[in-house]
Amino acid sequence: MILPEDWRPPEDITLEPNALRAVREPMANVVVTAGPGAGKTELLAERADFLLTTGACRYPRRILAISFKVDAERNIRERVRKRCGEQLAARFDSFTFHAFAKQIIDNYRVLFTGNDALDPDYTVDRSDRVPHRQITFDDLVPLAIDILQKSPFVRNAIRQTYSHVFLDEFQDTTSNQYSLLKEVFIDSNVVLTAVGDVKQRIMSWAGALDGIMQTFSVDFAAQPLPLYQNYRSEPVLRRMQNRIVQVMDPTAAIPVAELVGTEGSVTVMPFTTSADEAVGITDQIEAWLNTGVPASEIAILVRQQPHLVCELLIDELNARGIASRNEQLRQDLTAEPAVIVILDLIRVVADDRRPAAYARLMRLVTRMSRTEEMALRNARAVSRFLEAERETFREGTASRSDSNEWKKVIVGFLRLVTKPVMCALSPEYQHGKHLNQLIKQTFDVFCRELDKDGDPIAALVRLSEDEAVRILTIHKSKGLEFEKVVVVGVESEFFWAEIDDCRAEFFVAISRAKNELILTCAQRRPRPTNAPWRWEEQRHPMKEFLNYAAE
Ligand SMILES: Nc1ncnc2c1ncn2[C@@H]1O[C@H](COP(=O)(O)OP(=O)(O)OP(=O)(O)O)[C@@H](O)[C@H]1O
Repeated sequence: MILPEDWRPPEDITLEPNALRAVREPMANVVVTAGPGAGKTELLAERADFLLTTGACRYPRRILAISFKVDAERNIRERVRKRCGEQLAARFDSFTFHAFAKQIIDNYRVLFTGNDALDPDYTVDRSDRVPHRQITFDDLVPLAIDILQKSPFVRNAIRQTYSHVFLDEFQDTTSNQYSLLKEVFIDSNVVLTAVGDVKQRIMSWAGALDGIMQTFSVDFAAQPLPLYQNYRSEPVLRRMQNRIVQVMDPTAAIPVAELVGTEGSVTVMPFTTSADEAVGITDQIEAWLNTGVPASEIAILVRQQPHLVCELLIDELNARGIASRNEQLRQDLTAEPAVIVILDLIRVVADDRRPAAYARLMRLVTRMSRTEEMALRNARAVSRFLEAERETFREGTASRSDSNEWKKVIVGFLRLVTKPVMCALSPEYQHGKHLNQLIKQTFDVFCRELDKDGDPIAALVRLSEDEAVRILTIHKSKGLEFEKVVVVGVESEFFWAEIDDCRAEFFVAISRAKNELILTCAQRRPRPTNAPWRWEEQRHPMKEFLNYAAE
């Protein structure tokens, strides 16, 4: 335990005065507002470290962090673990809003009776509801609110568990989510820290509340603390961001004199057709890769339907042997521990030079063993299984391009490691069929990739976050950052919604770049195969957005 006055951030992190106040704040709720790259997520990780290492979050109470996406939730959990070690980080619970609501439902489901009763192994589906057996994702938050309203005991139990609550990307909180927060934490001793950026509010179509930061500040008597730095982007990029901020929120713009420097670059690339664009972008990506930029530091962002918009680009990248990963295996899915296990399994069987994946599998099979002897026995059994499966592929008894053979490998492995071991990977696997659904989804996306060229290793590379250029929607890119960002199709046919919303989305896209940003547009985009919706072939550049690039 260290004294609060002795706590320091790590050497590579300098906290500006308001950030330091937010990190050390003992009693008051605060709402931190800041632009992209200001270190809002980092601040939460530092605050977790401060609260846990100084004992301001007193044992056995815990910290609850609520984020919007699984990716963001994983990001902050990892930062905290790195910062204060496994033992203290065990008292840091990081959830998405949906997962938090589901936890409440799982724990207090018995409060629903009669027609409302939910089976212990109920499932959650995108759209279909089945009485007692299945609810939808949209039901999760309202049902949790229902439980809280039925029983003050539940509210008290949560307040007893958590002394501090963090709210990341708070600008996109919807009215239901805010009601849930109020239901649990208003007028309590729990200390809340919210961080967000109103200029990055991109969920208004999904009901994100206008003016939520101010509403929170009033309802929870939260002290507003603005931050001014940007630790992510080079000066040329920051000047472009600042030009948009001058339009979106002039009071938040930084005096131009403070944004000096020539580092970084922004380039507009206009093309005649999307085919030319595919070649132009691939040339650029190839050049980046040749100078040692890791593929995982390159992102291609589009407003919608990446698999259609980037159809030609993906073909061109494939033709030049550059792995790209689009959203077939959704970001949310790759963050799932069960999915990581399945992909590791395929990796180890398909390719014998995978020590890290092999070590992860061994840790999995030994960690539930009660004695050392058992752990050794389990490890040996799995090791024998993996070797035998490799052998069947090596000898050609089984074909590496046959998805049925891979199904047998997965089934055999799961039988060996047993269900309780897999269920222990995440609290969300304890109830319902979620785990089975995830395994099936993983198998399906792997098979889709395998079908492309019959090579399991190439399929894994395309699915891996580390080894492939990422193609994602602007929405999915929220909270992430990359050295190089290409925003494809800055055209009015893609940015067709209300201009303020489009501008906020464009702002999120360009502010993901640390060092280099490329904006493309094409005059003609022939209709991609299987485009299910209206598709304009003739295109028009989004002049306002492209003009922000000009110094
Ligand atoms: N105080 C700091 N000193 C140095 N580097 C920092 C600091 N805070 C954050 N960083 C680094 O700057 C980058 C951006 O930080 P972070 O992701 O926390 O910003 P953010 O405000 O959450 O961004 P956004 O809202 O755009 O997603 C990260 O690479 C992070 O490690």
